[in-house]
Amino acid sequence: MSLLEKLDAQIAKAGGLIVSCQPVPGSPLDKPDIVAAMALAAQQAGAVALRIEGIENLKATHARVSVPIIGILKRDLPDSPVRITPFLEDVDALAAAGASIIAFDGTERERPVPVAELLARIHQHQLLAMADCSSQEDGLKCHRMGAEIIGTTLSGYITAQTPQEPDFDLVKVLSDKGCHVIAEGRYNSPALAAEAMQNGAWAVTVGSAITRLEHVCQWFRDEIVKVAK
Ligand SMILES: CC(=O)N[C@H](C=O)[C@@H](O)[C@H](O)[C@H](O)COP(=O)(O)O
Repeated sequence: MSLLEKLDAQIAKAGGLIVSCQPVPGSPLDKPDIVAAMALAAQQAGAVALRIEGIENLKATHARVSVPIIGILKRDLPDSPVRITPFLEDVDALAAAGASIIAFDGTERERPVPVAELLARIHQHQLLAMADCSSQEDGLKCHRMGAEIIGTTLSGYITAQTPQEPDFDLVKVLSDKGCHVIAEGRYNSPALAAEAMQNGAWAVTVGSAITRLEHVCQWFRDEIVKVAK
């Protein structure tokens, strides 16, 4: 059975919750041990996969969990807006650290390495490729090029304004076209995550609402402050 088939079976059995464990950079929680502990807790609570950023976090998490890990490396490049796994060496390092799935920026923006080369390198390692996309165009292009999984991760993040709601339409259109879609980005409540599944998502990744304590505190504070006398 291929990893995609195994994940399919697991999702059918346990539901399609994937937890992204990416602390706010510089947070007291931004430590490999803590990332790994959050990941293990998420696995114990039924997550079918995890999304982990950074080599040290990935190594620490891989040592503790048994579910597949979607590995990414984020970089701030001086000459490209592409941040998620931009280089072939990043793919190699993520593969060596224990990722089963490697996610990369699949948008049609100026980039140091073409999507085709990243895909080929991920497949050389015999891992699954997840393209983090922002639109129907880049999603379908990456799907045609051979990415096994298409994420809606970057919808709302390549324009000046990020909407509050997740992009259900993108989930639906890509699923209708036959992609394995991971809905990702602003699924901040169980109801929104369920709605992603109703729109055809194969799985849904939740990050901030589960693992970014500062964001969740801020959401609560904002609401309280609005009504405070
Ligand atoms: C746009 C971008 O760089 N997204 C990142 C991708 O890895 C993460 O910062 C998000 O936390 C992740 O996608 C999960 O989304 P949310 O935290 O909204 O549940």
